[in-house]
Amino acid sequence: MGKTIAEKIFDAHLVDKPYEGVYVLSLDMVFCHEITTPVAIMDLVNRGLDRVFDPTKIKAVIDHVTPAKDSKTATQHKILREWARRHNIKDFFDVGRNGVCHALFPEQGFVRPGYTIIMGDSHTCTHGAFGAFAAGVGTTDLEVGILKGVCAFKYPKTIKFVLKGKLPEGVYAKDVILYIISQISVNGATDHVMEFTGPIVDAMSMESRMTLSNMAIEAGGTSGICYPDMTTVEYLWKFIQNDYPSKEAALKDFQKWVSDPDAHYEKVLEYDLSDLEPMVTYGYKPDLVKPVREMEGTPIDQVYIGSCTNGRLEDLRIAAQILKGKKIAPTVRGILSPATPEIYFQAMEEGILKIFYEAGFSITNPTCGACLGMSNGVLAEGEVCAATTNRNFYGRMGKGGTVHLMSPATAAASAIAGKITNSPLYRGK
Ligand SMILES: CC(C)[C@H](C(=O)O)[C@@H](O)C(=O)O
Ligand code: SF4
Repeated sequence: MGKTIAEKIFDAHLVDKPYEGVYVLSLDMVFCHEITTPVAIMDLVNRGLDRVFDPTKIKAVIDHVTPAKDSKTATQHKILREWARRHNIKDFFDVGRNGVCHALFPEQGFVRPGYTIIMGDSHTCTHGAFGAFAAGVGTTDLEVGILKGVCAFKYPKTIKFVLKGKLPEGVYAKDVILYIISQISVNGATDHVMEFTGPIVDAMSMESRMTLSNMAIEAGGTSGICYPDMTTVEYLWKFIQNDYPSKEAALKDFQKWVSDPDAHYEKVLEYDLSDLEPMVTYGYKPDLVKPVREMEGTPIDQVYIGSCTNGRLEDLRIAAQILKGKKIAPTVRGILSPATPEIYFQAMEEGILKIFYEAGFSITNPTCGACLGMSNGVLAEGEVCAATTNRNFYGRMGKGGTVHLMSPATAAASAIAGKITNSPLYRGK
């Protein structure tokens, strides 16, 4: 019988099978940020185990609250910074060079097809967009990963999502993943790998695939995996051009990491998305999703464009197309957090930041910030935010605040209208 991509990655990284169904895998990358890694570092230090398995396979960034907003966050930064220095972790992205981990690390070329990656962050599933097995882990697994470069996983069960048809204009990866989560629920993929395939995924950019994979965890998925193809090769080419004689050769190699046609799946779910509409969440769980059309007119106080879900250049370009020459409603605060410095500078070069600024947006440095209600745009009690992020839990962006998740196009259009509305780029059925 054939194998799924996740099974192939597991087989290729197997170090030990201590119990039935449990695989200890070697890790290609351990990613770190300043919220969860300092806890692991301090524990390792206290246990006399202050070592790292391989400093070239550890990448670290300060991204959640940056620059530090108080003594507590400054201390978290300090612990991570000093650890990176003492272990010679060269790829440490400090204040001024930092961006949101799940946007920054792929942009730096640290994610490759067939890789195993862990991080103490639930949206690590994002990196599956490259055909990698990437999973968020807790402190203990992170410590073992840092020390020994291995991690134990259950053998992966996979649900295959076949996305057929062609997305209508003005409908994006974010609408697709919100729709999928609404269909399968927040537990629909618990303990499963979500494999995204079909013509809709084939047609997506790497940025859109990252948006898709990013929200796998919101359906309980361990990882959200897309097959590597020429789009993956093109994205990575500047990092791999010395390793392969041609793009075709790279593609041939990457396609080791594609599922076999006769692989076993727990479930295969097919969706024809040719008529999909822009989607938005209501309530406080990411599976509570409706077409924007049914939520038109919902009042908002703030619009947030950013995060590891939708803070990439593609997202900023789409929003800028809608905001160009317009002003956001006077009752709304607009906040843009480009996800990385590279995105920030490219957006500046292209005149995108000027468009946002002239429309009335406040532009922050690259950071998670408002996404998890820690800085740079926290909501007040009772306020409502239209956001391109991935979580709409009650109080997520500030105590007593409500979040509606949507695409950057819907967020930009809603900023202008001062209430939830469909974007002019979507022309209906
Ligand atoms: C801070 C971190 C542990 C957390 C996560 O794991 O997801 C954060 O990134 C989030 O999105 O809430
Ligand atoms: S942008 Fe938001 S969801 Fe993504 S890692 Fe940061 S806090 Fe978590």
